[in-house]
Amino acid sequence: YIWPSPQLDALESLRFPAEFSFIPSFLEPCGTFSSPAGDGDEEISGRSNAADWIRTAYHDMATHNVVDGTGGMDASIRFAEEQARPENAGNGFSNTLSVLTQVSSHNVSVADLLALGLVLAIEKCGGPQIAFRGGRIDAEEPNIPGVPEPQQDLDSHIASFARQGFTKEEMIGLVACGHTFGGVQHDPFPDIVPELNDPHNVESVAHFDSTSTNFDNNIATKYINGTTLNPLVVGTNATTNSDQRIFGSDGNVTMLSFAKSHQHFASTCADLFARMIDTVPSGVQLTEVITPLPVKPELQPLTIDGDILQFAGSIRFWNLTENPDRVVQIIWDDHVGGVHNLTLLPSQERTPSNFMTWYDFGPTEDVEFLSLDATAGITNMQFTLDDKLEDQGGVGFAVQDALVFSTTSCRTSTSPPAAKFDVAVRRGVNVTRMYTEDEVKDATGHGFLVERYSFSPVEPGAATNTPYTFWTANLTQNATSYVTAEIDGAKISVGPIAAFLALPSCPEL
Ligand code: HEM
Repeated sequence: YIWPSPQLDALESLRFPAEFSFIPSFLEPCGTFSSPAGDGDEEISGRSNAADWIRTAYHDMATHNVVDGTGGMDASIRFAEEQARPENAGNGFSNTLSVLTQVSSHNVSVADLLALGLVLAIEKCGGPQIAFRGGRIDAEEPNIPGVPEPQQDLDSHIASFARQGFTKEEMIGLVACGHTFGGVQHDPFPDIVPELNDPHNVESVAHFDSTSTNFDNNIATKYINGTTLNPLVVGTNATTNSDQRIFGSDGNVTMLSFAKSHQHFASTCADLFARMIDTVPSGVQLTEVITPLPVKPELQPLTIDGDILQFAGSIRFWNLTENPDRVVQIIWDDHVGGVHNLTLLPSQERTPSNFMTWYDFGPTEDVEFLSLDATAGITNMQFTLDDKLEDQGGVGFAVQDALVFSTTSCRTSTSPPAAKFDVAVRRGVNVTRMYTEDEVKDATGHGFLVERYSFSPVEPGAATNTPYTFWTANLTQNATSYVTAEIDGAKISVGPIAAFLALPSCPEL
């Protein structure tokens, strides 16, 4: 995709997280279990976030009906009514949601995060790469029930997966791919698993295989060679041995192929998981597969200070081979035909990691931003790495300077928080309305924007030759907000607004 795109940029950053990012920190190491209830020691619970996240994605998807297009990955599992159903026994769903909804926003749905949770759990824990798209839409109400349960017979499982859009062979695959993680807990399934009285497994989880926090084909090899301890295969209660009935339903052909080749198992799972998370209600349009941008600007909002536009940020490069002599340059165009360039410096703040390297703006280490002439402004950027041009296939990296923050914004009160917030509009740009939009979440973690404060134009006074005119608003609530302006029917948003406390206090009148 072409940068900038608020939604795709947000998805890309979550999909290809830097080291120590929020989501991966819950998978490091893969046996990590973070119980929000704080019940018991994480190390010895017998459970893992990875397993909870994978199961949650499946249970969200499993309500899909291919015939009428209802249900699927739409985060309807976040409703208490769905979690209370017998088909959704256990607290794995609320655990998963309490972590992943922390990074939901108006750009990234909870449903996208449930899909991404599965993708990152599989990839970070020994599994194959999975194609990830965004654009799922959070359901507004629970779906009708439809998740398979272990006591149901084989025919109803085949029918259930057919309703979800999967053949019998694909059902075998999907169950085996999912059940390479985790196991069955005593608490929600006392008839399948007894109390284990194991101080190293205090939640009494009978694991599907001996490597329950890692992706591998043990689920198949142990099943085929008859040494499996999978409680849904060799459980004492035959009625709930659903994996046994499912795995054997094609005469073990599929499971044998998985046991023979880890590679075949991994690539089959990658395909099936991708199809599973792309199973969405009809009408939902998913994005393209998110791939890492080779060059990704991470810009601060442009800020005007008198005649100067402060331009700051970093450029993230993907998969650069190490080369201390490399020269990275930014080239930018302005509104009056000027072309400028500057050498960027390797970031002082971020060490290269996970294929990522950052270069920062700023002519010297103690200058944090580039000073642009406000009249000339900026329209477009390109970058060069030694002799290689990076210009997104010729379109460049567009920068909007129609709407910019202002250094005249200031804090009028710390407690309660209040600020005079100024936004400058480039002369010639016809703004019809300007307001803030707060990033908020409902009680289920679904994120959206709410319009809050209106801006009004500041009387221009005598200065009609200045490149920008000003709009101002009095904000009285600290929140993550964007400034949005309607310009000739289109909308431009800038932000987010820095916390009030970071603004300088207003000069006494
Ligand atoms: C007929 C189909 C299925 C049945 C009857 C079934 C049944 C179960 C049961 C009873 C548990 C124990 C849950 C707990 O104690 O918390 C479980 C766990 C799990 N299932 Fe399934 N499952 C099925 C299909 C799938 C599929 C298709 C996936 C993923 C693609 C999946 C992924 C998981 C995972 C990862 C766990 C471990 C959860 C944890 O340890 O926290 N299951 N399954």
